[in-house]
Amino acid sequence: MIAIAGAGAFGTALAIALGREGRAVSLWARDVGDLAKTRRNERYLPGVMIPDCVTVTADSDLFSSVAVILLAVPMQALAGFLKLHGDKLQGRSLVACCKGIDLQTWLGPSAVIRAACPESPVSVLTGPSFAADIARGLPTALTLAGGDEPLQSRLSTPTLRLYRSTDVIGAELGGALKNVIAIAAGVVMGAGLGDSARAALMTRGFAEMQRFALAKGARAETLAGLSGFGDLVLTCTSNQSRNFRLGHAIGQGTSFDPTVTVEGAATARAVAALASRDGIDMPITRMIAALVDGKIQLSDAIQALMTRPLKEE
Ligand SMILES: NC(=O)C1=CN([C@@H]2O[C@H](COP(=O)(O)OP(=O)(O)OC[C@H]3O[C@@H](n4cnc5c(N)ncnc54)[C@H](O)[C@@H]3O)[C@@H](O)[C@H]2O)C=CC1
Ligand SMILES: O=C(CO)COP(=O)(O)O
Repeated sequence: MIAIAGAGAFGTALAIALGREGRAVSLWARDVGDLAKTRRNERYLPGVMIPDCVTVTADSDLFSSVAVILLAVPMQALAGFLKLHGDKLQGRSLVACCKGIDLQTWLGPSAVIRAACPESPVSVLTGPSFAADIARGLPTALTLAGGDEPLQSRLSTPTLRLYRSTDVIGAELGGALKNVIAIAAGVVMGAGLGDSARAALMTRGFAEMQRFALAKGARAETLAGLSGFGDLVLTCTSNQSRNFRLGHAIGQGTSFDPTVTVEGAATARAVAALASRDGIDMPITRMIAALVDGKIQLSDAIQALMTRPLKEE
C-alpha cells in the first residue's frame, strides 16, 4: 500500500496516476471535506475524477500501516507536518515530493525528513510535471533520487516514467532553484521584455543554479537532467506554472492570489541568504528575493542586472 500525504494538486494527481493502474493507494488530507464522496478535488485539480480504488482519509493512523509514503505537502509546511505525524512515519520509506528550501533551517526536503525520521529511507521525486498533465495521463518523466529499483517500479506507470539517480542533493536543488528562475522568466514576459530576454535569463539562471548546486555537492549532470534543466524549461515557458504566473503578475504590476502555493518565493529568500553567507554569486536570485518582498522596483532590478561588470560566459 502506498500512502500520499497532502491532497493538493500534486498529491491528488499522483494518487490518480497510481490508482488508475490499480495500485493500492490511500490519499491523506488534513481535511477530507467532500473529497471521498464526490471523488473530485475541484479546488486544486478541477475536472478529474479520483479512481474508486483510491482511499481518501484524514486518519493519520494510516501512516503506521503502509510501506511507502509520498510527502506532497508544500515545502514550508513539511517540518510542521512531520512534527505532528513523524512518529507514525518513522521506519517507512519516505518520498519527498516538494520543491524548495525550508526557511527556518535552510534545509532541503530530504534533510528535513531525515531530521524528523532518522530511521526511514528517504528519496526525492522531482522533475518536470504539471499535476494536471499527470492526472490526465499525459506522458511524463521524473527523477527518483535516492530510491531503489523496487521503489522506482512501484511508482512508475505506463505514462509516468521514473529515472533513478543517486544524487539526492542535485535533484532536490534543481527542483528548488528552477522555481526562482521561473518567477524571473514570468517577470520578463509580464514586463514585455521579449523572448530573447527570457532565453538569456533562463541560460544565466541555469548557470546560477549550477554554481549554487555544485557548491553544495551536487553533480553537474544531475542539473543538466530532468530535475534541473528539464524542470527549468517547463516552468519558464508555461503559463501553467504558478511560479511563472507570480512573476508575470509582478512584471505586469498586477496582484496575485497569496493563497496559491508558489515555492520559488521562499526559496529565493533562503537561497539569497545562503549564497550571501557562502559567497556564491547569485544575482538573479538576489533580485527575485528583493522583488517578491517589494524591496526593489522592477526597473531598478533590470538596470542592476544589465549593468553588472562585463565578463566571460
Ligand atoms: N502542482 C504541481 O504541478 C506540482 C507540484 N509539485 C510540488 O508539490 C508540492 C505541493 O504542491 P501542490 O500539491 O501543487 O500544492 P497545492 O497548493 O495544490 O496543495 C497543497 C496541499 O497541502 C496541504 N497542506 C498544506 N499545509 C499542510 C500541512 N501542514 N499538513 C497537511 N497538509 C497540508 C493543503 O491543504 C493542500 O491540500 C510543492 O512543493 C510543489 O512544488 C511538484 C511537481 C508538480
Ligand atoms: O514544479 C512544477 C512542475 O514541474 C510545478 O510548477 P509550479 O509550482 O510553478 O506550478
